[in-house]
Amino acid sequence: MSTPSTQPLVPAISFDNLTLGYDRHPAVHHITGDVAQGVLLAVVGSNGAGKSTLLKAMVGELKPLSGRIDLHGHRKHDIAYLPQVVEIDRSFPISVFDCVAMGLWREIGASGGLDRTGSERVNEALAAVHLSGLAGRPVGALSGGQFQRVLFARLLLQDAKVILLDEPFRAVDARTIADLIGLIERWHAEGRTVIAVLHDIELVRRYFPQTLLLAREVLAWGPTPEVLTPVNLDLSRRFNESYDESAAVCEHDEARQTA
Ligand SMILES: Nc1ncnc2c1ncn2[C@@H]1O[C@H](COP(=O)(O)OP(=O)(O)OP(=O)(O)O)[C@@H](O)[C@H]1O
Repeated sequence: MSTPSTQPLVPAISFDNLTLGYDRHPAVHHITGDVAQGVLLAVVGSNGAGKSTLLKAMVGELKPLSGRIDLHGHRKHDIAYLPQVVEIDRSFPISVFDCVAMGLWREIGASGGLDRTGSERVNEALAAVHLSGLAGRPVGALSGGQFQRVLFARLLLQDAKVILLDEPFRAVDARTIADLIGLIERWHAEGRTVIAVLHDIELVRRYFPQTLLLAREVLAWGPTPEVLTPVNLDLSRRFNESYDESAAVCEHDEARQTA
């Protein structure tokens, strides 16, 4: 196992011997390391490797079984989180415009309406994702790719320091991926910390300088070319195939020590 091989300048998020799981069953073990501020980090691993679990823990949806996460002073609203699109309920009768405007929620609050500047910013965000023509359409009547653009437009307005994206390119076409990658690069250039769960290894190699390879534990973490080696990718596949789903907390570690 390797740890981050570049010296992080300032940590945005740190993991200290972090173990996460559900109903006391571990899903991810003993993660230690720093996510540097401003990094563009891909989280990669097979199905069930614990990628979504790690993101959920970073936004406080899941409490650690042991160890801790240090957000280094980032508050809840400093972290924007885009869950997997399958987890988002689209039956709610809301227009594309209003859905994107929710990105300004923190600024306008529960009582305030949207003033002219706010409306202009929503329109600019819609233009940035090439959806200006669909502002009045209900979100339930969008294609998967169009809806993902809406979610990115909302993120644009959230103005978060840390952006967590869980499989943002699932079931979207190449053109949409290219547009959304453009937004991610813009966030990176603005110094935001972006962490994305991805399955497309070639896309990771091309656009993400840093990678965290997970297989229930950290297999490798550092510069993408050093992490996504054939040996590490093979290890990732094999580790998941041999994993015991019913292991209790730390039985896994005991098994490894006696092996
Ligand atoms: N709500 C839950 N309750 C119980 N177990 C869960 C829950 N969510 C995830 N798990 C388990 O935790 C482990 C890690 O799941 P997770 O969703 O983090 O994996 P992943 O790497 O994101 O996978 P995928 O690529 O398939 O999305 C899996 O064994 C999964 O079955």
